[in-house]
Amino acid sequence: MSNQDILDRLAAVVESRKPANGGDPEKSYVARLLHKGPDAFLKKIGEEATETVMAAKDVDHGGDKTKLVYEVADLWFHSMIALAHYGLTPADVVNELARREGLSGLEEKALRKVQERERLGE
Ligand SMILES: N=c1c2ncn([C@@H]3O[C@H](COP(=O)(O)OP(=O)(O)OP(=O)(O)O)[C@@H](O)[C@H]3O)c2ncn1[C@@H]1O[C@H](COP(=O)(O)O)[C@@H](O)[C@H]1O
Repeated sequence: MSNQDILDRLAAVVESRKPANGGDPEKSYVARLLHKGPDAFLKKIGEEATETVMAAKDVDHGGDKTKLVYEVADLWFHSMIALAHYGLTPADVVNELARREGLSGLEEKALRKVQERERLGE
């Protein structure tokens, strides 16, 4: 099995853990979070984002880069639970990144400001 497909495979597992699909909170971490509802997994996303920042700052001070990989994996994983809850898939995110491909963040920001000024009739 290729690692390329892991997001899709994981998304399928997360989907199977939804209460409507018989996910058992006693046996599955994902089912437990989905059963508890948005506050539970959104809180985890906040925690993992903070831990990602802390791990990156540790790398700046000579720390282990592996820790940063672990924290980003936790962040992606918990974000996938949120995506599934809201009826979205990793493909939606990948497609959005593909849509943005080649469009500089600076150009996009400038374009957004022009559009905002037009909207306000300036
Ligand atoms: N990729 C993951 C994965 N990454 C992280 N985690 C869990 O996410 C939690 C991360 O929380 P923390 O690091 O804050 O650790 P903690 O103190 O144990 O967490 P809390 O008690 O605060 O919830 C840990 O319990 C990890 O085991 C994951 N749990 C599951 N998966 C995948 O999801 C699949 C389904 O899992 P189950 O639903 O549990 O069968 C698994 O087969 C894996 O592929």
